[in-house]
Amino acid sequence: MDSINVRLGDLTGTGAQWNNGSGTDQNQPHFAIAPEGSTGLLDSSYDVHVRTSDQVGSALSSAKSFEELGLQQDLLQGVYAMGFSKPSKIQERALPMLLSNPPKNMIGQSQSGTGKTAAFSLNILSRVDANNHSPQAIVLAPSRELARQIVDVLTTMSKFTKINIGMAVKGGLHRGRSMDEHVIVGTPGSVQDAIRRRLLPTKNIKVFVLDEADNMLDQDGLGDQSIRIKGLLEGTPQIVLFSATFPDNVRRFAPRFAPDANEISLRREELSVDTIKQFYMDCQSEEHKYEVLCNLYDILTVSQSIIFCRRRETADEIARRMTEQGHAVLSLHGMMSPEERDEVMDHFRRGESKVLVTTNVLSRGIDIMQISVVINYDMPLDHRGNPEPEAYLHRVGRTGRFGRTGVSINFVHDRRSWEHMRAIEEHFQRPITRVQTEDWEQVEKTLKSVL
Ligand SMILES: Nc1ncnc2c1ncn2[C@@H]1O[C@H](COP(=O)(O)OP(=O)(O)OP(=O)(O)O)[C@@H](O)[C@H]1O
Repeated sequence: MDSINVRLGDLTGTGAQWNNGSGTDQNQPHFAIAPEGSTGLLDSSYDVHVRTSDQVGSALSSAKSFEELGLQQDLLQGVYAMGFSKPSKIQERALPMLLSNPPKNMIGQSQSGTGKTAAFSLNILSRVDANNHSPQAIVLAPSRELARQIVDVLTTMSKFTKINIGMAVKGGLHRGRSMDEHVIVGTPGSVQDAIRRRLLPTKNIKVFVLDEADNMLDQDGLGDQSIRIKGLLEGTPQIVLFSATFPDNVRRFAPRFAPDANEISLRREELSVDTIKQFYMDCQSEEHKYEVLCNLYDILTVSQSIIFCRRRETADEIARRMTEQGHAVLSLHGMMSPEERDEVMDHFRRGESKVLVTTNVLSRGIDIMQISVVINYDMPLDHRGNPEPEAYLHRVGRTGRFGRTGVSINFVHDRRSWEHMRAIEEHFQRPITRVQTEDWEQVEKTLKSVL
């Protein structure tokens, strides 16, 4: 049984408009939420562990319908137009806390593909005043592709409102025009640049969201920029951190970035999405990996798939060779121009190409329901050459979205790569099963049985 741990800050005096759940006995597991019904979300029930930091008899509330949240009618219309009939687990738990008044910070964790974007988007759109034509919320994402996707979600969700959504990504700040959209989504470098050049006024910012927050706060990554941006904001906005993963070092730091936050967290063993079946294939050498890949694509008839490599050159090389062999393949990585990246992504989203070969740049957040297979051509390693479980989880999470089935296949070709894979398997406590590469009829049978 999976569990979500919910840690509440002070929820007293909230202006919340939903039904309160049962009273809580601090520090103890309390009750299980009934399994999700018709949405097809993960078919498991969740133990909910509740802790309050301040021992102020807080009441845990849970929204079983969007109506209970007291959202404005035009926003509710947007939610239903997206085809959402009821909140997902994370939305059920997070939205009441996010929407409570006075606003509280939040550190929220749930598995990949479970609806975190809609959770923070609904909070933003509920708090924005459409009559005030200035930026009131900023969302940071680690890649331009994810920023564009979040813009799309916010735009669709707000289509019956008068709220406008703007984007701050490389090549997107138009000739020094000051941004007056209500919500700005961007990558850290461009957002920082826009604020410094006084193109993005921050005096009315009420919500500051870091999507993929562990990545955005990582001191080896985008941490410095995120911290600087926070320092450039006037006032004290509600800070919202969301991710599927929060490694220990980031979890320790996160409360300093988002003080006194309500928290929803998962244990490491609960992070894997069980509808994603994980396999590995033994390859004899680096070159043999390519041969195995081609054999695999001769038998795979899946709708779309994504192949992750460590190096950009490998991604280009695989895409080139597979294209020569007649497959509809594209590559995407950080050495390409923004225009090229947008074009490739749009092409892939429209399903005009079936295979996307990429690097970790696309490991997080990208939501394409048709992706049913993820291949780790190279196991994910950090810059010290150690296996990186978080990157693995995010990569694999590009399939199996919102309760769908998916398959991940890891290529290992020597002792080191095998050990890296085993370390990741050990980390998440989920089996990665061998599919042998000698009998392709058997491989086909195995994969067909799970896809
Ligand atoms: N309440 C809902 N009902 C039906 N579908 C939903 C609901 N909420 C979200 N979805 C859909 O679920 C999919 C996954 O959502 P989303 O991209 O927000 O996941 P996520 O938790 O942010 O994943 P990741 O950790 O990979 O970033 C999206 O296609 C979204 O439209």
